[in-house]
Order: sequence, then C-alpha cells, then structure tokens
Amino acid sequence: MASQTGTIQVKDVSKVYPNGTVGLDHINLDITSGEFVVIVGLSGAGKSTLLRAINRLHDVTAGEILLDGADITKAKGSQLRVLRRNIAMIFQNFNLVKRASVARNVLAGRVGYYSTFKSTFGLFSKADKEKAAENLNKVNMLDKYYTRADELSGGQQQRVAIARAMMQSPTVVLADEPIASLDPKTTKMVMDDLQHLNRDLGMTVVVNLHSVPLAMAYATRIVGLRAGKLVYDKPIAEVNEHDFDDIYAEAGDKE
Ligand SMILES: Nc1ncnc2c1ncn2[C@@H]1O[C@H](COP(=O)(O)OP(=O)(O)OP(=O)(O)O)[C@@H](O)[C@H]1O
Repeated sequence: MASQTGTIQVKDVSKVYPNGTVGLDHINLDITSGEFVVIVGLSGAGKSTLLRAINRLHDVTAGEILLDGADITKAKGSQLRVLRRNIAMIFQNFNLVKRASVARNVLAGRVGYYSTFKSTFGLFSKADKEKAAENLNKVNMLDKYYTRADELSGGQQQRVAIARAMMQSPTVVLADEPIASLDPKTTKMVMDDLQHLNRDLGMTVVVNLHSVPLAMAYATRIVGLRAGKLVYDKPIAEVNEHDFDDIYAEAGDKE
C-alpha cells in the first residue's frame, strides 16, 4: 500500500510549445495527499499538457512542480527515475504493448524497480508475478492473465492499464481522458477502479475528463482550465453544475 504521500505543488508553471502555442499560462495548484482531482475544460485548454508536465513527459518553460517537495522539473538521472516511479499514468489509448500478454503488460509496472537488463529480459521475481495476478484479480481480469493485450476490448485494456499502475505502487496516479473511448458501463468500472486507488489505497488521483456529471460523481475537487489558465478550483461540496458554463463556453462566446 502507498504511504500517505502524494502531494503535488504546481508553482507558476507556464509551457510554451516550440511553435509558440501557449499550453499553460502561469498555473498555480496545490494538491494534497489523497485528493481525487478532476480537471475539466474544452479541448485544447491545456489539460494534457498539465498532466504531462507533472510527470515530466514534457518540460515546462517556467515555474516548478514539486512532488512531495522534490522539484521534478529539474530532476535528473536517478532522482528523476525515483520521482517517476511514484507517478503512474493512465492514457486514453491505454498504452499497452499490444503483442505482449496481459501479465507481461502488468509486470511492466515494476520496471522502475528493476535494472534495465532484468526488465528487458522479463526477469521478474516470483513475488511480482504473484502481485500481478493479485492486481489483475482486483480489476476482474485474472482470467485474461495469458491473453494477448490486442485481444481485449478497450475497457478491458484500460483495466489492465490500471492493474499495471497498481504494480508501480505509486503515490500519484494521473489519468488523461481514461474513459474517452469507452461505453457507459465500462466507463463506470474504470472510474470505480480509479476511486479504489484513491479511497482504499490512499493514492492521489488527478484525472482529465470532458464529462461534468462524471467529474461531479467522482471528484473531491474540480479544477477548470481555459486557454491554458486555471479559471476554476473548488472542493466538490461547493461545486454547482452551472459553474462550468463559463469553462465550456466556446472561445468568442465571452468576447
Ligand atoms: N506538441 C505540441 N506542439 C504544439 N502545440 C501543442 C502541442 N501539444 C499541445 N499543443 C497545444 O497546446 C494547447 C493545449 O493542448 P492540450 O492537449 O494540453 O489540451 P487538452 O485540454 O488536453 O485538450 P484535449 O481535451 O483535446 O486533450 C492546445 O492549443 C494544443 O493545440
């Protein structure tokens, strides 16, 4: 089980892409341990850019992002590796190795704990293989242990990705539109899995979503982005569904 850590401090972060597009514009955000934060906003608002900055898939142009006090934007080498190990990422397109088995995909969550040699040759410990089975069982996918990932439905693939995230024993889970391509029933399963990581395993969860009703159903706090700026930030108890009319107004509606 993850320890009670998983704080994220985003301090005056801006991101300008090489072509001049402003992805993030002076973002400040303090996420405390165990929160379930949903980020909402129009397509292009900067949601993916923010998540990718938090786990350093992107470098930022200015500002800093602290994970339990350590600045990931400047980390290098083994420090970056250890910081990244604490952050699991769930993607819209699942990011599984399609030709590999479900088990192998789930074990990939342990890669950050092995030498490159051992992980390349799949030399995972017996304990980790047992843990993989255990985590697959938690997402009701144990019967697919030996199945190739490309034989699974989208929802099943996302649940495998969640089992892989659990293997990592992260303190923070970032999910970028994790349910965008799923039907309503599977959407609920995946959102419930994320809630399990948050409520039962104590992980901090940050999810990008387009759906306001889903955000209201699962978040402990909702953050809104618009054109790279943070325009909304409230705990769920203070959220009113109409608050989002502004965030979802097309650019130009406001002018
Ligand atoms: N690699 C890139 N190069 C240039 N501009 C980019 C790049 N990636 C994203 N952008 C731009 O940065 C802005 C923020 O994009 P981002 O993908 O973070 O938004 P988003 O809110 O996640 O949108 P979506 O809901 O469509 O995923 C957009 O204007 C987008 O076009």
